[in-house]
Amino acid sequence: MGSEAPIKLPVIDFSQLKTNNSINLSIWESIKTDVFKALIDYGCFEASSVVSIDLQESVNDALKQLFDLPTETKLRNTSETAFHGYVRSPKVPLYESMGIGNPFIPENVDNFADLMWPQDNPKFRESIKTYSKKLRELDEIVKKMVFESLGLEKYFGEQMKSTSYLLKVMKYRAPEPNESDIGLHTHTDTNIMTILHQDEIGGLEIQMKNEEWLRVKVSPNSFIVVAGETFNVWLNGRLHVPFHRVVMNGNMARYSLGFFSVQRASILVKTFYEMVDEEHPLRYKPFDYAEFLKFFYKEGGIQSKFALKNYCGI
Ligand SMILES: O=C(O)CCC(=O)C(=O)O
Ligand SMILES: [Fe+2]
Repeated sequence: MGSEAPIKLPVIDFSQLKTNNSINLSIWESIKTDVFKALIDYGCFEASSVVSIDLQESVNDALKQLFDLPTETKLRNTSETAFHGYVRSPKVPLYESMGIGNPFIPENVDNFADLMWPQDNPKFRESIKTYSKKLRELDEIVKKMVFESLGLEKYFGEQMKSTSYLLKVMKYRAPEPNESDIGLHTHTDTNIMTILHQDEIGGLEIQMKNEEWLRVKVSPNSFIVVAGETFNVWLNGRLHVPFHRVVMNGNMARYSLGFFSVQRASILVKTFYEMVDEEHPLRYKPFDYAEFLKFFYKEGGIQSKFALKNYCGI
C-alpha cells in the first residue's frame, strides 16, 4: 500500500561521452542503448549535465530580462512562419513566447538581440550562442544514436541537412485566483524532436504509456528530450510520442525554453523504406511539413489531438 515507487523519467548522463574532445566508444554504446529504450518506452528522457550550472543560470537571467521588455519591443520578433515570432493568444492566456531561428548561427542571435536591445546586451548574445551550440550537439548525438540503433546510419547526414531549428523561449504568468491553471494544453510535438528546459517552478506534465500523468521535476541544468511526430513518421511509429502539457501551480511566473528541430519545407517527410515490413505496415503518407503546419494552424488541425495522424495517416 502506497509502496509503489513514483514513476520517474529515465535519466541519461552525457557528461562522460567525450574525453579530450573525442568520443568514448564504449560509453557511446551504453548511452545509445538507454536513449533508444527511453524513446520507445517513454518517448522522452532527462538528459543531465549537458551544460554547466553557470551557463544555465545566465540563460535563465537572459529570459527574465527578455520578457520584462515592453510589449512593443517584443513585437519586433516577427517570423514568416506562424507561431515562430512573438506569440500571445487569448486561447492560452498565461503563455507568451518568442523565437530565434537556427540560433547556433551567431548572426541570427545578433539580429534578434539588436531588435530587442538596440543599445546592446552582450551577455544575452554570448550565453544564447554558447547554449544553442550545446543543444544542437545534443540533438545530433541523440538522433545519431537512434539511427544507429535501427541500422539507418546512411540517412543520418542527409536528414541533418534537411533540418532547421527554432529556439523558442516561453514565459507563463501565474493564474489569477479565478483563472484556469492550464499554461499549455495537452499536445504532442509535431516536429522531429524537442529539447526542453524548465526553471525551478516546474509545471511540465508528461503522459506515460499507461495514461498516468507524470509531473516532471529535473535537475536545474538538465533537459527533457521529447520525441516528435515527424521522427515517428520516419521510423513508421516505432517511438512513443508523448502527450504533454503545462499546469501552473503557485503564484510565481514560470520560464522555459524549447529547442525544436523541424524538417525544412519542400523536402518531403517520409518513412524510411527499411522501417516497413509485414509486421510494420506503412502508417503514414509522405508530406511536406510546411504544408502540414498551414493545415495545423489555419484549418483547425490545432484543435485535434491527432492532427498529424489525421493529415497523413494511412
Ligand atoms: O513550456 C514547456 O515546458 C513546454 C512547451 C511545449 O511543450 C511546447 O512548446 O511544445
Ligand atoms: Fe510541446
